[in-house]
Amino acid sequence: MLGQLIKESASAALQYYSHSILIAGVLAVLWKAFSNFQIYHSRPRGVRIIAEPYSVRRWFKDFDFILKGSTQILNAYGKLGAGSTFAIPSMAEYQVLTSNPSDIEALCNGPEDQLSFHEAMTDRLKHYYTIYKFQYGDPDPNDSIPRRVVKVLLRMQLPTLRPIIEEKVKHGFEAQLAKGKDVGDGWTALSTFLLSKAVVEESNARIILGKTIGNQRECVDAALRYVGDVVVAAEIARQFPTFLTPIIAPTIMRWSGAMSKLVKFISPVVEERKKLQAKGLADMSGEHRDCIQWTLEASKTPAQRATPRVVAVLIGLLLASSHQMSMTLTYVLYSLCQHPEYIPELRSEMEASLNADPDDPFKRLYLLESFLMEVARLNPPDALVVQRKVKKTVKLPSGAVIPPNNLIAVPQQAMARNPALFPEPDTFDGRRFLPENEHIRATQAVTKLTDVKYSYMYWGPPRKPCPGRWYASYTLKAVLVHILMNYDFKQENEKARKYFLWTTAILPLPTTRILFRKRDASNMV
Ligand code: HEM
Repeated sequence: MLGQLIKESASAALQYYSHSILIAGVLAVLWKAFSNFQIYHSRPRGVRIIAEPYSVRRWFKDFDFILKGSTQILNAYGKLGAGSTFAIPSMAEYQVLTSNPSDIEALCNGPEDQLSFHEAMTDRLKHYYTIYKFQYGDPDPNDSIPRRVVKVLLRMQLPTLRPIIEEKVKHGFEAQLAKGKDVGDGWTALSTFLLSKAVVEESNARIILGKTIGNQRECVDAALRYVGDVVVAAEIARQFPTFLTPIIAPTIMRWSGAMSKLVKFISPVVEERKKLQAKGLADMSGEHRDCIQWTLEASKTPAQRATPRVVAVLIGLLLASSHQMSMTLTYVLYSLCQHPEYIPELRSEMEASLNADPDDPFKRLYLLESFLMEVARLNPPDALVVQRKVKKTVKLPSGAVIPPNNLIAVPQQAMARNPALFPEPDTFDGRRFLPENEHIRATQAVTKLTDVKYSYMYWGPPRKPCPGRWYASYTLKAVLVHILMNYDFKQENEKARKYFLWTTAILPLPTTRILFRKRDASNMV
């Protein structure tokens, strides 16, 4: 009876909507044909093209790029070799990928009006809809405000903020552990990625939003949910024609309402701080050591200080900090599980560093620094870095001519497999970046996770790299010191898949779990 009713309703709906479905199908085919023509018309010249985008068969192969983009890039790089520049058709443009040193330098140092970081990010993040109407350009054309807040003001305060970061990390970790599944013999199972996200957000929300709201459970949960919403909204919107973005992205963002909640939490605090500043209490950094305060201090013009703009900058910082940090932490935890032989030495190093300088306990963590760099080398959050949208035709030193609307980037995941840069590149070597002798470590600048160079582009272009790398490195160390000194851990299932591919992103699977067990009390800090 019920089955019959469902069948009849379905067939009635199909009849009723058949015209609309037909029209939508025809429009989709026309749009695809038009966009393929555009891609073909703007194809790069003087560069090896890996596959043509305009055959009908290729239309379906677009799904290959969505599901295996980074594998396609690794294969092409493997075939053409290090130092090559090649193009690969993606959904809406050619991606020109270069490991040629001169091309990389030209890409990293190209002007914004020719090789646009802003446009590439707009395509990727749809941030007008996902970061509370944030727009690049006016009133802060060079992104000086977030850069100053994170690179100068936050970095300067890191030693003072350390007790807060450590407290937040500890609290975040213990709260997650309490929610984990008891699997017997003292072990608790937790999703590695969800744990990493929660612990990182606990610290980020407090440091960015301050103690009034950054300590409120509802606000931290909204920040956590918001970051996930952006990833989903932007990735789904990217698969459709751009004219549908204003419908798709806001609909997904409204689903959980996390962004609106954040706006409601942050706006009154920004207003309040502005009032205090207007009363002449200019330097409140002692009382309000957080990114809300520093964003107001770095914002000078009325347009920069407008509350919605300040809120958008802060929400953007929550996004920029949380997504990549939690991915990195996940991959570090997996690497420790796969290479437990490093753990005893890492623990001894942590104890020694803590005892040698309790005020700067992360200073002498040389092995950890090298271990983190090796994890980052082999596990970048995206196959590509320094993604730039071409605005005016560009001729690269290798001779490649790239017309507007294409994307140029560095295939960092593939380049990390270059044996000339990294001997035995496929082998995990936690000591790869470790300076050999104690004297060199004590007297000379050592290789650090936060260093930037053309051969190691985890943080982006050397001239304008990620400004948050000191905070990211500091907080990751705080998390790892807490976990390593207080817990034993191992993967629940060593064969479980750890990540999945989505276009060029390499995303941890939230279903893969780690087991934790408290260490012997005499070994804990
Ligand atoms: C492991 C964690 C992180 C990774 C791997 C990472 C990576 C990057 C990369 C590659 C870029 C440069 C993009 C380009 O020029 O193509 C970038 C930019 C940026 N990052 Fe990070 N980041 C991380 C953490 C953070 C944190 C914690 C913050 C803030 C506290 C932050 C704030 C920013 C900002 C504001 C920019 C844009 C800079 C500009 O406009 O020039 N990042 N990040």
